[in-house]
Amino acid sequence: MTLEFETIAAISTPPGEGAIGIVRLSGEQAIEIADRVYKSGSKSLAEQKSHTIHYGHIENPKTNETIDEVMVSVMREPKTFTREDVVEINCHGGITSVNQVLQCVLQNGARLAEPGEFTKRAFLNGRIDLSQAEAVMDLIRAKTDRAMHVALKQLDGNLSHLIRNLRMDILDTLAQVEVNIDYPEYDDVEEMTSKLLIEKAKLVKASIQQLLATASQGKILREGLATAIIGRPNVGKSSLLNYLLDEEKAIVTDIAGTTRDVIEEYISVRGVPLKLIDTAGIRETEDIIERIGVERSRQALSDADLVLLVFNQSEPLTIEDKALIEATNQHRRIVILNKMDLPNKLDLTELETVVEPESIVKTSILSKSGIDILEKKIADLFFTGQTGERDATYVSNVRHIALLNDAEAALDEVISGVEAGMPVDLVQIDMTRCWDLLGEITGDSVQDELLTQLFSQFCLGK
Ligand SMILES: Nc1nc2c(c(=O)[nH]1)N(C=O)[C@@H](CNc1ccc(C(=O)N[C@@H](CCC(=O)O)C(=O)O)cc1)CN2
Ligand SMILES: Nc1nc2c(ncn2[C@@H]2O[C@H](COP(=O)(O)OP(=O)(O)OP(=O)(O)O)[C@@H](O)[C@H]2O)c(=O)[nH]1
Ligand SMILES: [K+]
Ligand SMILES: [Mg+2]
Repeated sequence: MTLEFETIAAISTPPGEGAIGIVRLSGEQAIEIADRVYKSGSKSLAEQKSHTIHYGHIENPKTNETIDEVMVSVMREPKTFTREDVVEINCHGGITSVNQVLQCVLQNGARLAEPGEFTKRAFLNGRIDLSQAEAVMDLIRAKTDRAMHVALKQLDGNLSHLIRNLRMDILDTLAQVEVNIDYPEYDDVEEMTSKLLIEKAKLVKASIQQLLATASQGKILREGLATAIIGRPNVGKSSLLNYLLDEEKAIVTDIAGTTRDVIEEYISVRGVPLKLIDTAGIRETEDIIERIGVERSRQALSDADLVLLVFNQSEPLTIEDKALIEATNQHRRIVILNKMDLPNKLDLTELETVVEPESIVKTSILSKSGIDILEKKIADLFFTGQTGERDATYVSNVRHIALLNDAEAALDEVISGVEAGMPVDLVQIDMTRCWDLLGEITGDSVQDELLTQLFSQFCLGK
């Protein structure tokens, strides 16, 4: 059984030139509305079987003008993306045809969908829960294979499943508490019940902590480890970016001050998603443009999760190099001694007194050496302290992380309440709050405003 909604329509493919563009309709009248504008030599869409696709034309019924030659899919509820009747009109790509077809269905009874409204219906009609709906958005925005994999797992429902189990556990306990209170069999029922609550609170807390421990990894999987390539001019920063990217993205010349602006690229290094940031060589300069570039480099440095600090080992360490060591002391960093193909002039022993010796990697981008060791160092940094299991459940969504933190705090209240000898019915309130907070992750307990806000972050047509 689906809820009653108006029929909505939107363009579900990205704007711009492409072979095909899709106008999607969903709702009770989707097929009827599509039939008003669809013309073919044979049957109407209403007469076609579900989950079939048909050739024909879209015509404006008022002017009888043909708008496009199309293929139209008919999918009847409930086995559809929204669990409502869905029609997809496959038009010629480009902006004009798709737009005109959309206008035509809007003039014939459909309403323009809001951003995320198709996915919202899938949620409201019970096909997916909230964390799965959020995964749909993550999937669209995923910038790396791993981020996509995490989103797909969440779409599969593995986070939902975990949260549901925790909620069921809590509910069981709450029910037992009720029974104990209503039908005390023993004299020490208050004590027993308190014990039950504190034990369950500790168990659930451990599970929540385990999930939260994946959060920083999850954020990185989602957004990429912000990795700034820092160094004074001409040490080979842009050469390194290009090499890792396997593309001549940044301009490389032997002129100091070549890179003026920050360049960001997403890459995967041994499965670790990086947002790699090439920056302008940092130095004092009179050139206005270069100075702005240097400012941006400093900003990129302060935002970085990881710094690749590059030196030219064919020159002695300069004052500027030392200043950069100082500036990156608080960062997670890898120190790269580049240009190993040239004679060594940099005093390694001196360097090792000011940076962690194990963070040093020797490379020559010119002769393509040492970069595998650099890649391994990056991967090791990321995977330390965790299994790196591809199928682990990660929490990466800030909303989920905040709710898990609140749920953990509620459990702490349960634990300290019991320990302080508070009456069971008061402790029970905190346990119930934890249950509610977890339910907000899956959308089992969630307010309308939040839904509107969440789904409005989606793209149009999704
Ligand atoms: N043409 C087209 N391609 C698309 C989508 C779409 O909406 N249209 N999708 C949009 O994101 C994605 C596919 N996601 C989908 C997810 C669920 C169902 C669906 O019909 N689910 C039903 C029935 C499943 C079944 O037949 O077993 C269900 O779960 O009940 C369809 C698409 C990507 N490709
Ligand atoms: N010999 C040698 N030259 C290199 C190596 N890596 C880069 N270079 C050269 O060093 C020069 C500067 O390289 P870039 O990549 O532009 O240096 P950068 O650090 O981005 O410089 P700015 O953008 O000006 O700050 C170029 O001529 C590169 O070809 C290397 O490993 N060995
Ligand atoms: K340069
Ligand atoms: Mg450069």
